[in-house]
Amino acid sequence: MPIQKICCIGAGYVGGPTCSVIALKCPDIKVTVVDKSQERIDQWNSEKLPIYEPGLYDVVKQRRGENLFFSTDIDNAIKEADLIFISVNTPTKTFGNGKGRAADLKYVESAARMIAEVANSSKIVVEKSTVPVRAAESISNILTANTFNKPNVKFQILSNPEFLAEGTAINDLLYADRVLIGGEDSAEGHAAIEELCKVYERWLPRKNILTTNTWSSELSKLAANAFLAQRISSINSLSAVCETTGADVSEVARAVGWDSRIGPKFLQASIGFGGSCFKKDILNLVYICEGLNLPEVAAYWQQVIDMNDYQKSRFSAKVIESLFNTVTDKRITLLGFAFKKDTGDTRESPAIDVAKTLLDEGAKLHVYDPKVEHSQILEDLTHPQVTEEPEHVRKSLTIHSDPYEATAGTHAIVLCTEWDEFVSLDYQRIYEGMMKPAYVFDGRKILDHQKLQSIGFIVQTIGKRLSRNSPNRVWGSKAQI
Ligand SMILES: NC(=O)C1=CN([C@@H]2O[C@H](COP(=O)(O)OP(=O)(O)OC[C@H]3O[C@@H](n4cnc5c(N)ncnc54)[C@H](O)[C@@H]3O)[C@@H](O)[C@H]2O)C=CC1
Ligand SMILES: O=C(O)[C@H]1O[C@H](OP(=O)(O)OP(=O)(O)OC[C@H]2O[C@@H](n3ccc(=O)[nH]c3=O)[C@H](O)[C@@H]2O)[C@H](O)[C@@H](O)[C@@H]1O
Repeated sequence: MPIQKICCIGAGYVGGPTCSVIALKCPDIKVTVVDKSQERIDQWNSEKLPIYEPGLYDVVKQRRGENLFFSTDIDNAIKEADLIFISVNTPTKTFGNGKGRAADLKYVESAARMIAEVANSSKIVVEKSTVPVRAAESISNILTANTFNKPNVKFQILSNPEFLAEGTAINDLLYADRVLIGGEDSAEGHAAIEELCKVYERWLPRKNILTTNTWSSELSKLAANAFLAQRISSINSLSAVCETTGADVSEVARAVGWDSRIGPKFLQASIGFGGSCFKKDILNLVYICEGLNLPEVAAYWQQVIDMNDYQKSRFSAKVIESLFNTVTDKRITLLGFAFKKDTGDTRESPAIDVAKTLLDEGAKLHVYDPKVEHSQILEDLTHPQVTEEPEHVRKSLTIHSDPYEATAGTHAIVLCTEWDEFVSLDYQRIYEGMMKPAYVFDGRKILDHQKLQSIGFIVQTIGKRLSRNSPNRVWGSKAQI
């Protein structure tokens, strides 16, 4: 029988948008997204969704209350579903064996245990969360070991990793260039794969759906994120070479990416990649390789993270060096705090690292981001992993709702997120209100540097030495970019 009811455990950045699009495209399927957090569910049921994602509210509004439901009644949603997505978070472990590297599967395990406890009919259980290779085996073991007294209840476990990126999630889901489904190589496994294929085929061509064995699917997700992050680390490594040789990293990226074997995407040099997944998934891959006694492979992927850390600290160091090697009591403005544009998400945002370094150096930090909640910025910067002195941070930090207020009287602007609105700000007005010399550090390479220089700014950016800086510039000895 075709899938009639879907339950999704985890109403986060993946579960919410994915199931909203399924509900949109499959109006005859009842889709219930459940979460243990009442607050999150209340937000999904309100006008202000818990996540900012362009186009998401329109989709939710169309289907909510029709065939799309958000609820904390997890048991009931599991009971009635034919197919259950597990879309819970899989963060890096913070203690115990594998601390700081392995994926913490406690939420996946608890979801599997809930399913086993309440299911009274057979289900297709789909790993949507990003998990280590062979996690499906653990899920299967938990499910079968805990349903030995329910002989009629059978489970098929599929791996269906998600490839959406934040900020473009709705488009990524509506026009996915590939959907990956892994399953058991058996008649039952193939039948389960087919059922899930039929859901996606409601709006995607069959040729975009790739089916594999379970372990290939699980590993492919980690590999895809590792490859994407590797490209960013590769171009960022070259940005350092550009800054000292006169090459321009954008021109290099264009020339390299012009080769159709390489391609142009994901070659934008930056202050480093952020987001909840790249670092976590590569650490997970590194941990798996170490566990398999493959230290060379582990070291290879670890280098992608090391290069990213280097890029973030290199950028912060340049800011400080350029400002006469001291930012103590200087007003510095961070434009952008989200890990990329078009999202309010700050998880692993490179802006946090930059802010931390500047605060540690005694700067008076002013922050403006168009979408990140003020409380989130404060939480991130007073987190015990970021500072041992939250009081100092509170005193040194001002969060603004207006970019012109944020930049008034500041010594330097440090652009951390590539929000479109930063390109069209009135920089003449900003310059007039700033301390002189007025600095702009463009960590995303999005501004019109020539124009800024002609206004009078001293401009520095990633991967390019700007030759025509203001005549009254004073460079730090090693900071010439
Ligand atoms: N954020 C992203 O853009 C992408 C994330 N992923 C992967 O998808 C998974 C989910 O990521 P996000 O949606 O970002 O996480 P998230 O943290 O936004 O959402 C996870 C949700 O699961 C809920 N939850 C945890 N355990 C639960 C349980 N036992 N019962 C009910 N609810 C429970 C949490 O309360 C939370 O609301 C992760 O494995 C991540 O690696 C994959 C592709 C993209
Ligand atoms: O597993 C996941 O969570 C997701 O991770 C990434 O998506 P996301 O982290 O949302 O955003 P990206 O667009 O990949 O950007 C990640 C980081 O890299 C940076 N980046 C991206 C591209 C680039 O050329 N340069 C660059 O510095 C971004 O600014 C951002 O900080 C992947 O793109 C998704 O396919 C994947 O599903």
